[in-house]
Amino acid sequence: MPVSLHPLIDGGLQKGSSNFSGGTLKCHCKSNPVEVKLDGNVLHNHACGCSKCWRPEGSLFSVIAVIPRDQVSVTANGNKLKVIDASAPIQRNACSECGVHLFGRIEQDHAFKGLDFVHVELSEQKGWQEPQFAAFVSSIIEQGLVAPDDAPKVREQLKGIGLESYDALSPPLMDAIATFAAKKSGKLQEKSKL
Ligand SMILES: N[C@@H](CCC(=O)N[C@@H](CSCO)C(=O)NCC(=O)O)C(=O)O
Ligand SMILES: [Zn+2]
Ligand SMILES: [Zn+2]
Repeated sequence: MPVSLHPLIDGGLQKGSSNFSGGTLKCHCKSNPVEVKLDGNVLHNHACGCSKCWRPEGSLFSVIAVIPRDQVSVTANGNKLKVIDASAPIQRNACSECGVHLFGRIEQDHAFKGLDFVHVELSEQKGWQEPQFAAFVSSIIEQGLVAPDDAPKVREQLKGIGLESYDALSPPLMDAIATFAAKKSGKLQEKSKL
């Protein structure tokens, strides 16, 4: 019996729309929900199996994307937001009542500084970019969510939906991280050796 990967992808991917202009994320509180407005569509949306990204109850994966931080604004009940782990590269701002993560921000020197991490399922609007790949799939074993022998079935399920599985981020994003590191250390060659 297939497990729930995430409600947004279990029934197949719903393609985003190219002229979508954004929407509002709301936490799960019945009263006084935290609201965050996104002034544009997201980028690099993906399923993430890591231990730190927020996922709905019963899901093996989170669905998480990035958006420039200047397109993110807290529009209601921001007083309920709390940073979960200030020492993590991604500072996840969560609702202190319901636990939902509204946005993750990078303040340290990092390849993705300037981008906020968000979960589009928290919005009622339709048109957000659909997930492009699955990241940190093996982390679901590390967290005891899936037995090692069942991981190949999860990867098959992801493939059936059209998502490639990785145990890090996707190659273009890992290349961006590596490029940033190589520039910082001065090791980046002017010209490729290939
Ligand atoms: N095995 C670890 C890996 C976690 C990890 O490196 N996660 C990435 C991606 S999260 C969104 O895609 C990351 O950048 N984490 C930094 C952070 O969380 O602050 C695990 O599962 O915990
Ligand atoms: Zn809440
Ligand atoms: Zn993650």
